Amino acid sequence: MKNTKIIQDLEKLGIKGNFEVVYNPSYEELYQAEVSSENQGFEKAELTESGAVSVKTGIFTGRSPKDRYIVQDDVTRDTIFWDGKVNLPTTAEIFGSCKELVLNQLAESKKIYVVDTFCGTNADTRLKVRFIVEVAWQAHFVTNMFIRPSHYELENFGEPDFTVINGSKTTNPNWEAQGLNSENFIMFNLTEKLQIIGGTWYGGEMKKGMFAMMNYYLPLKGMASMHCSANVGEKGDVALFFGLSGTGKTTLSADPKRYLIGDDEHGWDNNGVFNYEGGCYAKVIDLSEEKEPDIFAAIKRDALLENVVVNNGVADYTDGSITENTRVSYPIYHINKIVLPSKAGHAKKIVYLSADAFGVLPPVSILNEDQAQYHFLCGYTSKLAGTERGITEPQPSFSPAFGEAFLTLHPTMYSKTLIGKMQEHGAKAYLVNTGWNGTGKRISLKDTRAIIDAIIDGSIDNAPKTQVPIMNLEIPTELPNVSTGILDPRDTYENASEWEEKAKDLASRYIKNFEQYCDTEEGKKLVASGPQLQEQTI
Ligand SMILES: Nc1ncnc2c1ncn2[C@@H]1O[C@H](COP(=O)(O)OP(=O)(O)O)[C@@H](O)[C@H]1O
Ligand SMILES: C=C(OP(=O)(O)O)C(=O)O
Ligand SMILES: [Mn+2]
Repeated sequence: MKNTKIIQDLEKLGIKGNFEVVYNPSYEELYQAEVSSENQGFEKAELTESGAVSVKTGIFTGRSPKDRYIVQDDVTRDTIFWDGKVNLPTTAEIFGSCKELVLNQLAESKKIYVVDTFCGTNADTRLKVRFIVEVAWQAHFVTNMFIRPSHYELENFGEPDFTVINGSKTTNPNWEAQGLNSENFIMFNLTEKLQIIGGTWYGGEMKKGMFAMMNYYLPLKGMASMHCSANVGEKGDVALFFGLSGTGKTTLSADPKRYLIGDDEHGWDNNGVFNYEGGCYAKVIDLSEEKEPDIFAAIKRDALLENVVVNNGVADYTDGSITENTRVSYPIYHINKIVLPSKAGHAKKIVYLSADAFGVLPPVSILNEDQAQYHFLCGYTSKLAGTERGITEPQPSFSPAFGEAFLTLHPTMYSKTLIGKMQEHGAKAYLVNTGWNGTGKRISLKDTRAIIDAIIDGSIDNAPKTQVPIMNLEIPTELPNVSTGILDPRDTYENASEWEEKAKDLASRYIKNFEQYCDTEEGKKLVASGPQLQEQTI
């Protein structure tokens, strides 16, 4: 696209100034800009030994849910799920005043990066997203994470469906009078098809911001929109891995035996499962070549490390002194085994990943249809340190659809669309605990990988099974290559009564949490498939 057209577009948005416009820079241009000696403060990037560039994201090293707002107007009033927690309402006026701040910030820049991308693999459902940023590494981040249009597609890009204007260097001085949470803001206006950002430099707001928009548009068209990773085997068998941050979506979907579709955000339409993104965003805390060879190898030229401690050009993945949420983003083709375009057929295996900090959930449970719905609506897990501001140790939480923070519609919209697809295609669901057990340690990655293998090759379905009381879950008692004595969580405690006590506590949390879905007959019916405090008589 011609720069004159881009400048006109910026003017239409209200961004006018003496800046140079850089349109869809190449990786080489991004690199030169990132390491330029003119950079100040958090703009600065550093080359590391692997070839990847490393940056610090500033005060924010994770998302900031309390500063995230959606304009409540005629478009959103009756569609957005105004739960008072995830989707905080704001007015068009307040949005307008924050937008003004962002526009003024960018007008002062020397350089503005405009990056046109796609969110969504399929032409009929993707959003054409335009990012307008002034920090080179932010342009790099979105280039890594979103789908990079071909030259032809860029020539014919046309009008964006959504625009993200990132004014991370500015903050809002009027926040108190406006009744906002702080001087920082992440705001969406669906009428203007605009996201604006101030105060936080963290790239996750742009990535998960557009995910939240896909979570709005796709279910309204009857498609499943999912916070999950996805991969596909030689035979075309697709598996999905749902889970909150840190539960293992990225790690477990990078499986040398299978082809990666994507590590975090997917849709499921009449043709199958498709990725929203063009890259991966992996945690690198304690990363080792031995345990996670694919991710380790993906950290090379064009990858972007965040908040990792670097000593003399060498990244130290063991150092969490900046944050536990150290990250790397890279284009998806840094993983060797991928499918491109990032899509495949219908999913047959659905895995719910839960990192249980209580040590109660079995490492794997086989769910029936009702349980598949029940546990999807519950989304029980622990929030792990780092990805969200203020979370410093594992905190039990119920996150519907394993992605509450990104749901723009009522949770049942996501369960209905997903369960509908699962029934249509005979997909089976499993609940996998990637967290703790009675030993006080996290279940090993090696055991979890062997469990996933057994789910995918079907051996779990033929394994001997038993029923875990209270949690009301069916488990296998033996699986190939899985350590003995871990499959029944009661066996990992010195005294099974310790487990029982914790299980009762967790069960009562499940029961209490589920009350919100009991105002419909459909919801009430599911209660019997969840944890039980009384012995079941049937
Ligand atoms: N049993 C396990 N299963 C999965 N991940 C584990 C396990 N034990 C430890 N981990 C670690 O937990 C983290 C999972 O993070 P990640 O895969 O990035 O999660 P997500 O993509 O769901 O946010 C990784 O750092 C991984 O090494
Ligand atoms: C980037 C994020 O995703 P995840 O931790 O699930 O990879 C996030 O939640 O901000
Ligand atoms: Mn991930």
